Amino acid sequence: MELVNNLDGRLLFAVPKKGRLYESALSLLQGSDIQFHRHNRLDIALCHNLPIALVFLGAADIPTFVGEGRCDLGITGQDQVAETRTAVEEVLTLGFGKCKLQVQVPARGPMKEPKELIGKQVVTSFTHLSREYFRQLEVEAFGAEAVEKNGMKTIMKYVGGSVEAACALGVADGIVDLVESGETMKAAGLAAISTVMETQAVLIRSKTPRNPKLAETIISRINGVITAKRYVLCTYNIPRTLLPRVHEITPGKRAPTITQLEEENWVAVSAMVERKEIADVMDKLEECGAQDILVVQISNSRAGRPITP
Ligand SMILES: Nc1ncnc2c1ncn2[C@@H]1O[C@H](COP(=O)(O)OP(=O)(O)OP(=O)(O)O)[C@@H](O)[C@H]1O
Ligand SMILES: O=P(O)(O)OC[C@H]1O[C@H](OP(=O)(O)OP(=O)(O)O)[C@H](O)[C@@H]1O
Ligand SMILES: [Mg+2]
Repeated sequence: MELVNNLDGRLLFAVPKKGRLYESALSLLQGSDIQFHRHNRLDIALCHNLPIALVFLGAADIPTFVGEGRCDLGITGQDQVAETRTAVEEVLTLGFGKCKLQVQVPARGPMKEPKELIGKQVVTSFTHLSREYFRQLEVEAFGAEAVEKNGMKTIMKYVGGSVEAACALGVADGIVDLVESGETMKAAGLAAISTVMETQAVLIRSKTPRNPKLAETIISRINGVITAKRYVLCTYNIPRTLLPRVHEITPGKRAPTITQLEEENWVAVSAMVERKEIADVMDKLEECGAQDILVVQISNSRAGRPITP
């Protein structure tokens, strides 16, 4: 009760309370210096150093809370935003929680294409997205008019979790569920036959945030943290004459920084490079004649405000 009275004027930030997005979401908050203490079992935590309250909710409920303006910012999956069909702004993709929403059928069964599930029973936690997907298949098979007139033939059934068990239990002919490594699908004897959508975690904002300036600051901080995770700083020395060749290898985010060395005709280059490409970039730089190639971790970053002419 006391906590709820303390929410006045605070920016409300919805964060997954458990599950696949929880750890990475907390690490983003930590990187953004959003300090809080979550009391045992309480789903609201006040920040010590900012006028923010964190609201811990199920990932599936976060788009609704933000869409209705009850929370100002939220972290959830793009799949949940699409499923909820609520009006929120997806302000930043966060680079974690990457997976695919896929149509799956028994691996040993005869079905090879999703249209073979038309008229059958499909179990999913994503009934809206699945219905839209199968409606499209039915329109392709029977024409829009027939689907409009007779209604859909494919039956969607909602379950909240452990969707993969549905086929084995005889509740479903096929399912629509998330796949990352494919381990769960394989263990359940299922195979994917098509992809409904690809998804990752996103930062969402209400269309009417209580404190737009603070919301903007938090978005900028989170953007800085994810950019720092995504990039490393690569520095090396190279004869000035070779600059045009290496420019293509390390164009940087905006442009590389070139510094004249004390040694004549030599320059030092530093440029941001996507972490996942760095080994390949170093090979290419070495081949071109770059020397003393160093890779430096970026612990935080800020892109800066757009320059208005
Ligand atoms: N295996 C996965 N790999 C990557 N991201 C995933 C995976 N499963 C789910 N996600 C992402 O995380 C979001 C929340 O799913 P999650 O399973 O964590 O929620 P939950 O079902 O409410 O929690 P729990 O599974 O603990 O009951 C999904 O909407 C999706 O965006
Ligand atoms: O391809 P994989 O790497 O195996 O991941 C996919 C599984 O992860 C999620 O389930 P979760 O573990 O959250 O359990 P749940 O079904 O109870 O939500 C999802 O619903 C799949 O079942
Ligand atoms: Mg889950």
